[in-house]
Amino acid sequence: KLQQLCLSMWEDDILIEEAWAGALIAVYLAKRGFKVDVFEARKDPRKEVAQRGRSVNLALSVRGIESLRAVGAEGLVTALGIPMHARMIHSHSGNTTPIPYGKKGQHLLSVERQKLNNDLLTAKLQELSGYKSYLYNNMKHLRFDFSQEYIPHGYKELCLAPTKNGEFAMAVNYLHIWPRQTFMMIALPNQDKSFTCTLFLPFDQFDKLKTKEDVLTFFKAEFPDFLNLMGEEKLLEEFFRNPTGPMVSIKCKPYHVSDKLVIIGDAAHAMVPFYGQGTNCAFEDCLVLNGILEKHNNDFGSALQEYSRTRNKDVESMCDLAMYNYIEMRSLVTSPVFLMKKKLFNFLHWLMPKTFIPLYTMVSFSQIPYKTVIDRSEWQEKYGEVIL
Ligand SMILES: Cc1cnn(-c2ccc(OCc3ccccc3)c(C(=O)O)c2)c1-c1ccc(Cl)c(F)c1
Repeated sequence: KLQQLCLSMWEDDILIEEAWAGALIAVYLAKRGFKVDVFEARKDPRKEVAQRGRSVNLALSVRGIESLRAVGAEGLVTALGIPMHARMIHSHSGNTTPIPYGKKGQHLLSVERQKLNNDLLTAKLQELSGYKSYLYNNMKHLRFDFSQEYIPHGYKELCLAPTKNGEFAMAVNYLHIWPRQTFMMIALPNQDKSFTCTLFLPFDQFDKLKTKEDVLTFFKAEFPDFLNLMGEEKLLEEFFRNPTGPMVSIKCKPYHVSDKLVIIGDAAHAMVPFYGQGTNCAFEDCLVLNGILEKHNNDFGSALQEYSRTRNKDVESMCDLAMYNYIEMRSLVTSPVFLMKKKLFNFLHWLMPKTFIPLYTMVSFSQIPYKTVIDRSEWQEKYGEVIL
């Protein structure tokens, strides 16, 4: 987990091994006047030809957007991102119900990872040297806590292509959700008018979908509207071509080694994707680290110590919340329950905007530290349960 991004202060140079947050922290540190070299183990992503149908996208929310805005990179996001003003809930029978995310301006942005990453890469990329050994050698001498948990669900991405006349196959400015209790599917729009759809299903159920017949029977029963949009042939092609990926939650601490090295973003944490906060949290790591460097006047020794201590509690809270949401979604969520809960919470927020803020709103449309969101939502959830 340490191979994705680490930042080390080497003499007066800053070396960054790239990942999503790596490109962003490079911009932050260059703006602080450091000479920054960005290293990447893989080939330069900007030279890779984007494979059609493999556009992995993410839902940027306020935390990610504000972290980009703070370095003046927010413009590229608004250029690249497609606003999602509401979730669109797809019921079993194929009825769709939009539920707004909140007031005007409170929307998510569907952004294609690779485009965002390429645009963020500002420093030169060099082949990775023996840098990782420095990392492993240092980390193992620390009292370094590490834990990981794989969940029984896997995920598979399916590309829903534009229609024959080149239009989006579904309503565009929505986060499409098909909640089906023990499994669910989502779809986010892309600039090329396709949707990247992600099916979340237990591995033991994926294992049963061996033949074309199995897959068609499953989608006819569970996602008939989606099957009609996708077409049987395209669905089968995508389903058997695209890999089924695992999902893991990873926590570790501390994030730093003296004033020499710190890990941020996906190198320091991984969370299950059931809140759409992984990249938002990684980008917010950059904003938080930059603020602490400012406070400590670039003294990396004291700054990294404070960063490890303060950021870890917020990151671990978000890891826990994402796992909680996975369990909650898996257990009780069908479209009627989802609709009722979301409409009720939107009403309570309208009625008491200062005292009742839905958990999802606090996570996605505020920069309240994640731990504070959890602490505050505990009493709310009880309150909400009382009403429910
Ligand atoms: C990629 C991304 C960005 N945000 N979200 C997200 C997460 C949770 C949400 O609510 C809690 C809830 C949703 C569904 C059922 C019960 C509770 C909402 C919402 O309120 O719209 C939106 C996702 C996402 C990621 C994976 C799945 Cl499976 C999913 F459904 C949505």
